[in-house]
Amino acid sequence: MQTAFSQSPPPDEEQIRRAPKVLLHDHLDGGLRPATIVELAAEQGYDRLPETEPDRLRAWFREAADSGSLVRYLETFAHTCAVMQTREALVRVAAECVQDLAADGVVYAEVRYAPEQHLEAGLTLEEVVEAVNEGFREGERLAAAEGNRIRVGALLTAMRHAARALEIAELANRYRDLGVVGFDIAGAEAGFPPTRHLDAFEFLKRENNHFTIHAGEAFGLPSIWQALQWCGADRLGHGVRIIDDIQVAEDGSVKLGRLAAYVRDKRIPLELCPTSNLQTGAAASYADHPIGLLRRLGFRATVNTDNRLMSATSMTLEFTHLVRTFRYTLDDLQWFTVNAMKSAFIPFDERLAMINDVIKPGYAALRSEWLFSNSAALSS
Ligand SMILES: O=c1[nH]cnc2c1ncn2[C@@H]1O[C@H](CO)[C@@H](O)[C@H]1O
Ligand SMILES: [Zn+2]
Repeated sequence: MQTAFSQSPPPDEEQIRRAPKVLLHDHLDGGLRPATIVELAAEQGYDRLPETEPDRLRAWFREAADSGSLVRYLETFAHTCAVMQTREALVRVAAECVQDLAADGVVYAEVRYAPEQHLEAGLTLEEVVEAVNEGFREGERLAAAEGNRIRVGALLTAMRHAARALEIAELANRYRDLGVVGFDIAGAEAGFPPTRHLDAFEFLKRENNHFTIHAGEAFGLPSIWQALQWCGADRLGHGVRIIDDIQVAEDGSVKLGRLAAYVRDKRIPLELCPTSNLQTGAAASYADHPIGLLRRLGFRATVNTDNRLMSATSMTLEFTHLVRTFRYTLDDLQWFTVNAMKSAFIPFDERLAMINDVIKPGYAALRSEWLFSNSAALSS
């Protein structure tokens, strides 16, 4: 892309935190602050939390999610959803989410949640969406006041085991340009192919709306193929198992199958979530994670958190793991970030302005820092 002779050393965690980052795949109910869960549970009389001390609760989520199985990973969401049933709780959780992302250096995020999971105390679907939107706007204001500018759009998720996808798609369409930028389906993948919800996807296509589909995480190529060729997904949530359609020979030569070639040729964005994949068993280690190969082959790869609480992660940590594992430079991190911004569901002119006026200048400033450091003075 650029600077083949860049002297810029690999960025450290503190520089990565300051780098502008874009996040396309983050679940609202997977990113609560442990202390907030404890407080909300006490206020609401929810007495089934496995731990009531915030640090112990934080550790419980990470360990419970570390099971090697997506189904077991998803069981932990019962506790976060349980305390996200009132308007006040949703506003608070959404505002804190935005503040936490902004403090981590995220400048644009699409945060998803399933409105149908927040109806237990009597809220309507519309009230859920409006509460979360209010929280997102409040979070943007508070973050800006702290000097961290961020824009956040909501993605409405339908649960793939349920039967409300069309209703949620209609909801996403009604709140389009009112804080909601797209639609998604999530939940256990095996046994629940995306084609079960074809009516929802066809509706959104007729409305010229955008959607992503969790596919190729716990299940392989047939799920990705259906998401793209039957449902027409704009992006793939995870999509990491596209690796099953890529053969690397002993001499290093690479052969793409028809589906992998289609994904690369059509620039289909992959919302990769490395740490989450280690927990659910989709990859054995960061070094073994397909992101290394997918980046080298020029797929439209993006880096994401999935669930900051369950995966004990942040955008800074995801990037830090990748820098340590693959020796990525600021150029690589900028490449992932520009990929993500290009793949966002907001209008083209706004994406372009974010890339040219926020992301590139931010990385350029970081790249130049070495010039003013001691190591530059010593080596000259
Ligand atoms: O990685 C994932 N794969 C599939 N489903 C997920 C993942 N992370 C979270 N959810 C599911 O999405 C719901 C709405 O946010 C969560 O409640 C959880 O059940
Ligand atoms: Zn997810």
